Amino acid sequence: MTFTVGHYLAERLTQIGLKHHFAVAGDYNLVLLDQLIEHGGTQQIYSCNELNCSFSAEGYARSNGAACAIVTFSVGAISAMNGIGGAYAENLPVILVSGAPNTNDHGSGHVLHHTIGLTDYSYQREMVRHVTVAAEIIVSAENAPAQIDHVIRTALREKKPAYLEIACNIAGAPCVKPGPISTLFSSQPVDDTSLNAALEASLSFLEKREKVVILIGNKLKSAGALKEAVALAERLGCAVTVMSAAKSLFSEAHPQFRGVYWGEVSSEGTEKIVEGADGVITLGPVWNDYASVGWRKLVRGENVIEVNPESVTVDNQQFAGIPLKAFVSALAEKAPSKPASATDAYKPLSIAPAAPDAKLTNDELTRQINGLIDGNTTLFAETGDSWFNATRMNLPDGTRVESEMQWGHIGWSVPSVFGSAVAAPERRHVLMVGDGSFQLTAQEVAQMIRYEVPVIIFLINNYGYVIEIKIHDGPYNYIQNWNYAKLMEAFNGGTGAEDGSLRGGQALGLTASTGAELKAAIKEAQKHTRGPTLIECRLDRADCTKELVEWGKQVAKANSRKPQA
Ligand SMILES: C/C(NCc1cnc(C)nc1N)=C(/S)[C@H](O)COP(=O)(O)OP(=O)(O)O
Ligand SMILES: [Mg+2]
Repeated sequence: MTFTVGHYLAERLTQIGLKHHFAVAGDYNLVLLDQLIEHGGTQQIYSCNELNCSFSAEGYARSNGAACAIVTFSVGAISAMNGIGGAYAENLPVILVSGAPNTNDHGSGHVLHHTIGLTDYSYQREMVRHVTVAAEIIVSAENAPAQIDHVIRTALREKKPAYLEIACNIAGAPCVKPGPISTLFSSQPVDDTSLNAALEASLSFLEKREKVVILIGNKLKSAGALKEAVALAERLGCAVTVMSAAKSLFSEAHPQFRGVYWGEVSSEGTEKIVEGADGVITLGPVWNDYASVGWRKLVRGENVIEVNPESVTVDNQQFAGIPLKAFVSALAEKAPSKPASATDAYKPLSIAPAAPDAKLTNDELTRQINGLIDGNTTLFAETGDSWFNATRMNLPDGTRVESEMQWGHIGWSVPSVFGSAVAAPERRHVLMVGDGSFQLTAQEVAQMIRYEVPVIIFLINNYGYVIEIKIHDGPYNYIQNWNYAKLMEAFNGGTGAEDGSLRGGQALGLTASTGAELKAAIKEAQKHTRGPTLIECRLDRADCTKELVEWGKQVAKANSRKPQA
């Protein structure tokens, strides 16, 4: 077999630990797709469209560490850019690969199909540059290895997406084989002088503090420092809280865990713990308008040691060139060792079971899902009241929660949970998604059927965009209702095999309008393993968390700030 440019890419993807890649066929990428199939190192998984393809890759990266999506030029890649923007916002190394025009067309004055009708095809790379950390156009086999290595190396180092465009007549061109993978793993250098200065400043900060609290943000995960955060917490013996986007990054079974901090909509008691501390160490925080409840609840300033992916800020001084992981492990060694002194209590969620035949409520729904999840569950929470329901749950040790609180693209969760389940089939995947969000990417349930991925989908039907209704209501927040459970029959068409037989799994579609119906549906879902189960949970539109109502008010205020004079 001649080793080709496509084989080089396939070999590198396999070497960095991918077992799958996601793809949508198009005439600019068919030869490239053949090369990956021929190489065989990663299984080719197909998506219904390129938006879902990029989100499935994003979900794969959440569980596997990195991912790859392969699409066709322009009509495919521009759709995929939305999911790549999400991967950028959520710090996930996804490699977007686009098939591209034949090299003989460049500069030929040819107008090509799928393009915007101009003879300059470079617009795609210009667009994607804004949502990637590296972007290369491959038009020769000689340069391909260095370009592919540069794109993968940068994505892995920065934990951000990157882009490769491969001309359709180059994908199958003969190419050298890659060397050892070690050249692709370049870690961030540590500036020792800056690290020691930051440690000194932090130790003197801690000496002057009575009551220290740790607040964890979601960039702790992309910094790969979860264990180091536990070591620091146990050294300091202090209370540990998490931001909502970091839910599950610190075990809630740990004796020092003290809830989710989210301003007024924190876990009960947690707001007082964080705001009552005289010193807070924030690890990988993301302070956006939603996380700060409309720019009002930011934990920053003179009583804070803010530890970001490459810098530490303490006592009004910023120390650069320090990877978060290096700082946290060094501070865990040098900080004064105190026995666990976290006393203040926070009040974990407790919801009394509803009467079995009473109309299903959001509380009863949350209580039963909380009862379903265990240490082997990855729970996806879509943008919507699902954020608040997941945030208030009590997580068993080992449960993982995935949300997309920075990008917040509704519908992200359906393809993303599929991608995560492909990456980690040994974990139980559970999805909470609202009716509005589901309508954007519903067709990806068909891939869960095709690949027999047993996701349990709680389709929370509150008949509209309730988050938006709470922020600012209008006719635009009301949507056509679907018969969501019945929709599963439409997807159960079977996978046309070469011999004409219909293979693949089956989706189960169930509805629940009372607690008893929900309980029975969950039991059935747990037994159904040959594909997804969608349980349409019917709620009153007015039935949402009190946290959403409070938060929505504050976000609406922030959105309506008058222009500065
Ligand atoms: C329309 C929109 N956001 C605006 C929006 C619009 N388009 C995209 C791609 N992403 C977005 N976040 C949002 S959060 C809806 O309330 C979601 O509705 P649903 O899934 O039904 O959840 P809730 O009812 O719990 O709010
Ligand atoms: Mg809704």
